Amino acid sequence: MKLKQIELKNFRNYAELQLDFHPNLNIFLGQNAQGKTNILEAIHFLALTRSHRTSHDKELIRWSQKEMKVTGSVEKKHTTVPLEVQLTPKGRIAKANHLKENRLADYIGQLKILMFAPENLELVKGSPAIRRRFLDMELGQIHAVYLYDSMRYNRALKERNAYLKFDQSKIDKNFLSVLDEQLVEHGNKIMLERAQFIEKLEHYASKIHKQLTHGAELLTISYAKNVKTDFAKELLSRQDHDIFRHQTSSGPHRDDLQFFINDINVADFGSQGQQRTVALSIKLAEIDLIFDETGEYPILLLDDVMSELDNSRQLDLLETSLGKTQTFLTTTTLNHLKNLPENLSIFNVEKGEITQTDEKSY
Ligand SMILES: Nc1ncnc2c1ncn2[C@@H]1O[C@H](COP(=O)(O)OP(=O)(O)OP(=O)(O)O)[C@@H](O)[C@H]1O
Repeated sequence: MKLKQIELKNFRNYAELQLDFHPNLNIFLGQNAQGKTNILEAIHFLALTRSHRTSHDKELIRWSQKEMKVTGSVEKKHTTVPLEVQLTPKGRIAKANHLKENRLADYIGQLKILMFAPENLELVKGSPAIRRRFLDMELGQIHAVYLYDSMRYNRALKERNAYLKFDQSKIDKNFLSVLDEQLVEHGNKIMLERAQFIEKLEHYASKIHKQLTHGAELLTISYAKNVKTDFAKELLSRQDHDIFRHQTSSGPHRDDLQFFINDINVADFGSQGQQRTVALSIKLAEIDLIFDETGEYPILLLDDVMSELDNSRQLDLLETSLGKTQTFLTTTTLNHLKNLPENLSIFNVEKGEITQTDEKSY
């Protein structure tokens, strides 16, 4: 899968922009705060209808404007699919093949992406919410049905939590059990999907991690599932506790992931370098995992991560990705980027203006 071109209208600091991309490697080069990340964010938005760095959609609209639009053209094995996502005062509109998709789950997955940004280094050490978001984002792109289940689960959870906010004396336990049924139905599916995904992720990531560390480190990933036995029984047994605390205390919304190197918990005892290598192994593993699950390689977005990695890990990253996936990366300098291939496009970004350097003359 390749992103052939993109067009932005009133997205962040771009009033209007049209770019044609190289099928292999695209580099966005420029000083800080010029608009490099904004372009990767626009690609992320086109793929998932969401930003990777803010949940406030309004921030994406160019200041003093009311709406924005990102369109793009995705080349697949046998077809080219035009995509379009718009934010308007009435809400979000996503179109594939010029047809409006009313359900997000039908749209997401048309353009598959892998984003590796400085925030990803938090995957290992950050809060459990970051790891749950990671699971949801990645699984949602692979299996549309996962998105349905997680949306329905979240709706049921919100309803249950709203009911638990009532005064304890007004809570009807029979009604609570009805709400529990919906939670259990969708929650069990989510947990099953997550368990299968984590098992596959571990399979690929441990192989890559072994290569990156020249055989010295064995990476294992464990699913720290909040539900230990039977979800329905756990909800029932914790009913009084939940009524007292006014919130739902068990379920996949409390899940987590743990990473181990040679059986040692990386979040607690790993060095910063080890945590980075684990984050990198996981991202690289996903390239193959997504291909195995969907028959298509995702495109890779690398936001300012090259300077975070030493030369050998930069090389590992580019070697593993190039040739398989179309890659987009942002950087403030080419100095630390060693071993770049010859066929690539370089876009110079300055104050929201973009000029392209001839492929061979950088
Ligand atoms: N909604 C918006 N409307 C107009 N301009 C915006 C909007 N949001 C952000 N900007 C501008 O976009 C620029 C930041 O762009 P971006 O985050 O892409 O920087 P960058 O080039 O990736 O820099 P760095 O290397 O520091 O990450 C800033 O100048 C900011 O003022």
